[in-house]
Amino acid sequence: MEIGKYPLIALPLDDRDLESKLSQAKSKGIDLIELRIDMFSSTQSDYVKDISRKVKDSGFGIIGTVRSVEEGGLKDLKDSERIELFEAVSDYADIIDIELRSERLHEDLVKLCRDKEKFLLVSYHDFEKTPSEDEIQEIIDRSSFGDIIKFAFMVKDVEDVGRILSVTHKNRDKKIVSIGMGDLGKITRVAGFFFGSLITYTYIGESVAPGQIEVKELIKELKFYGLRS
Ligand SMILES: O=C1C[C@@](O)(C(=O)O)C[C@@H](O)[C@@H]1O
Repeated sequence: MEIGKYPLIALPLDDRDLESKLSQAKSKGIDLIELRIDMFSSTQSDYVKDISRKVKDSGFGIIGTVRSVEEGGLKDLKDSERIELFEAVSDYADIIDIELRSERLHEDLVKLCRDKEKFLLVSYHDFEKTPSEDEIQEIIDRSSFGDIIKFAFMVKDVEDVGRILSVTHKNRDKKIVSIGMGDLGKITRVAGFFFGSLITYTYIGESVAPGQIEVKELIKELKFYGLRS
């Protein structure tokens, strides 16, 4: 999986209607499936491996995510359970997503990604606000132990959009994924690519986060701006 070569589109999925969603994702040109394991009907390791294998065999890159409940995850899992699930998905994933705030898991996941030669994506979400530029830069600096740094902030006004895109551009030497959430943040999910963001997240059917752009509309906009042929 080439990260940073061209704009990547990620589709967060749970385990419902998987065949149909994968078929639609393939026809739409989705690059990455984010397995939101916290949203699965079962968090048994063997089940997660089966789902991961199906997605891998369908030819997608995979982001393995077991989102903490503090940052929007649907299941309140113990650290040991989360680590077991990351280990289960790691044989199939290209990228493992862990929150900057989940500090107790960092050492294990850094080792897991190093041993299995996977990208570690360190993510940070604020569903209330967009921090100041200095605060965003501090989040980026603290996330620098990861291969990819992602932040998703709730956007309240146009100044928030400007800050997100400006900080993204100032850090374009790193592998950055920046997202403005909410209706006012939608523009960042396309424009972010021009400022150095590497991945945008979309949806088919139901969105999983505020301000996501549905895949057909997203592809249309990416094509309009010359980001997709
Ligand atoms: O962190 C992100 C970004 C996201 O929250 C979004 O705003 O599209 C969707 C999540 O599934 C993903 O893990």
